[in-house]
Amino acid sequence: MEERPKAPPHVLIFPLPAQGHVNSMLKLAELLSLAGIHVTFLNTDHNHDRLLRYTNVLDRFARFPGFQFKTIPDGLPADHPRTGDHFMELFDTLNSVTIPIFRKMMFSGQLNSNSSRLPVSCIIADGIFSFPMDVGDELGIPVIHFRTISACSFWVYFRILDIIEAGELPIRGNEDMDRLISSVPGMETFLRCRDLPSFCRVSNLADPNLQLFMNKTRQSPRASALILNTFEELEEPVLSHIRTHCPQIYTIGPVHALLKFKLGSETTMLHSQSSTSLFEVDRSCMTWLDAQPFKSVIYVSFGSITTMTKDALMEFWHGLVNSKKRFLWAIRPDLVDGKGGNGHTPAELVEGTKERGYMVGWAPQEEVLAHPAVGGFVTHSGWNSTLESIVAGVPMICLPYFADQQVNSRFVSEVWKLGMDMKDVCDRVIVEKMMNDLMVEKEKEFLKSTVEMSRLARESVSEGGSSYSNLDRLIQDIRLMNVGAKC
Ligand SMILES: O=c1ccn([C@@H]2O[C@H](COP(=O)(O)OP(=O)(O)O[C@H]3O[C@H](CO)[C@@H](O)[C@H](O)[C@H]3O)[C@@H](O)[C@H]2O)c(=O)[nH]1
Ligand SMILES: C[C@H]1CC[C@@H]2C(C(=O)O)=CO[C@@H](O)[C@@H]21
Repeated sequence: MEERPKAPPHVLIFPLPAQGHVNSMLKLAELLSLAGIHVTFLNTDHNHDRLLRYTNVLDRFARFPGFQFKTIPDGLPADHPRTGDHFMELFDTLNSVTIPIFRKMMFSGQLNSNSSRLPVSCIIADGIFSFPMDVGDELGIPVIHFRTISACSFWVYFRILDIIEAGELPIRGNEDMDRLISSVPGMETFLRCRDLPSFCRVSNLADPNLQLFMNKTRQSPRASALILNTFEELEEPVLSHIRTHCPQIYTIGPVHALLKFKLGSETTMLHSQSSTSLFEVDRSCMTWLDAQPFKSVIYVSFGSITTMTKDALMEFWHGLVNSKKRFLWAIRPDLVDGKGGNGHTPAELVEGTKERGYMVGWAPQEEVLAHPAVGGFVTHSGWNSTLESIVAGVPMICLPYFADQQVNSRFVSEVWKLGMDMKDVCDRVIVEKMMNDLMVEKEKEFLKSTVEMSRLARESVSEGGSSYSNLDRLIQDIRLMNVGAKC
């Protein structure tokens, strides 16, 4: 009797509901779909509405009959800001609302609505989530962690307990910030207290956020494997330390570049626009960029979660304008957290911006960074932004806000030599000086390292490159997991 061809494996992908996480995990969903794997992408209702509103994502995935979106509540009220200090409130409602619904969803088999789709045979869950592993254990479904941050920040999080046990935390005030930390193997010579994740800046070691990051990261060895959006050539020394705890690692980054490479000539207008944006993209800045000289513009963006006081924003803006450099600033309408300042914008800022600047609420960032007019990037050091800058070969000025960003910015400046770190020193004089250093004084210094790292990044996602091959290995291993789970 002729054997019926077996249906492809079915992977459930569940990101933390934040732009920086949805980005890389949706790109992985597309890569797996291209390989013929069936994918269910679980979005929160809130983010799904925004994704549908601002992208062509449905058109883009329509060609994959095995792909489906499912949604789940995040438990927060619709008008909750989901930014700044408020972001961590999400973890309370994930616990009280989302997790019970997720369990029900998994145990009831609701995800298998289509008879041509096998039951979920593998869960790829955000690496900050541990509950999918509990569900996976109960249902006999392997869970792979996808941690969307850098390997270097993952390793620092992983070692927080060791840092505490060595008596290196808590930090003892401002004068203690430049003390070197010795309990993170591989980073003894450059990691200072100020470079630890922001959640370490507490006097009480029982602080819930510190505990959350520390404990969740320590759960990753429970997963069948760990996916990281990085590439071997960038983070090899750190990766070898992580492998002593999590031996099965797939480095498949930069994922945005890997997807672009895989799509190749298929990259039509359908794909050229960022398809993962939770904000309305204003493309008018591309026309403005077209009119600017080669490498003359500093692009400024602080990602999707950062907030700033009005005073901090004014200080930064003054420095930017005083530098006399051209700039494009993606300034989210909810960037300012409302405290401080008086509504008045000084005339010199209005004038300077009119003369040399352009502002949008949300830019097509990958395209902006690839534009020949862009010569520098002021970034909050979110990991996607850092990777996008590396691929584009654009040097960075880092102004980290929270979490992994403090670690990333130290690596950008001190280890990879791809830019400068402005953490904790952002006044108008420093801003002006750093803009000049980046674009003029140190331009040549950074050119060599940015060109070389960009080459390595592109090589890693090309045929035969490390990330390209690791994706193939991941796909093969997912196929081997296809053993009909109970869900
Ligand atoms: O105007 C803009 C601004 C940003 N982006 C895109 O938005 C993403 C932002 O991602 P990221 O740079 O990682 O920043 P966050 O949105 O802040 O990401 C969160 O998630 C990241 C991945 O876990 C973490 O590294 C960050 O610290 C965390 O804040 C990038 O792909 C950008 O290209 C745009 O398209 N247009
Ligand atoms: C606010 C943070 C919670 C976890 C996420 C994260 C991570 O370490 O995985 C980094 O920054 C933010 O995106 C998230």
